[in-house]
Amino acid sequence: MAQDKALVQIAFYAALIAALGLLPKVAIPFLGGVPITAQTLGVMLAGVMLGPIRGGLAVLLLLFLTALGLPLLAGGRGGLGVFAGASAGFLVGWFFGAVAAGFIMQLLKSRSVMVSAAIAAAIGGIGVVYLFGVPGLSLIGGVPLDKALIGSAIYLPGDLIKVAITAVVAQTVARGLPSALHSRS
Ligand SMILES: O=C(O)CCCC[C@@H]1SC[C@@H]2NC(=O)N[C@@H]21
Repeated sequence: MAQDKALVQIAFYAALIAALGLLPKVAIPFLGGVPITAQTLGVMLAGVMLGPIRGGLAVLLLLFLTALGLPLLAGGRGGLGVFAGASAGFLVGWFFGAVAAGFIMQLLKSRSVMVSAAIAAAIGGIGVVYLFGVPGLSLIGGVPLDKALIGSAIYLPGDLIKVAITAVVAQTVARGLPSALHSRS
């Protein structure tokens, strides 16, 4: 029964990340085309809501299905090729970012859900994701490291909005349906 719930949660957040890929993306040509995408909201929510293991598995499932060729990334992209492209580091960062966000939610159990979700989403969904993404952009995407580092600031306004949305959603779910906030159970 508990396993069934875990599988449903993992599948739900993988599907949510895929669904957010249906929203229009904004390709950034001077950063190897790596887009501004709503999908990172799903990555933040997966870690914050599900915790490190289930959140990480949700992202892993999304990446696995993408690698198999399903067009689950923004703009309908998929296949092994995306893992050899400019955004490959960010995709790896999505997994570690969700895991980190989940861990931080558990670490900050004594704080309010809103505050801990904001901290977890910011560190996991921005800090950790960029930690992998920016070097990947340089090593695989061929963008000089300084340009990749400074240029990635273009993603920050959108990602900070996603952090705020994640915090509000987590707080709302904690009040209305606490059992869905697995990171706190
Ligand atoms: O679709 C892909 O190939 C992956 C896109 C990675 C986008 C990165 S993740 C962090 C930053 N925030 C965004 O909105 N875009 C970049």
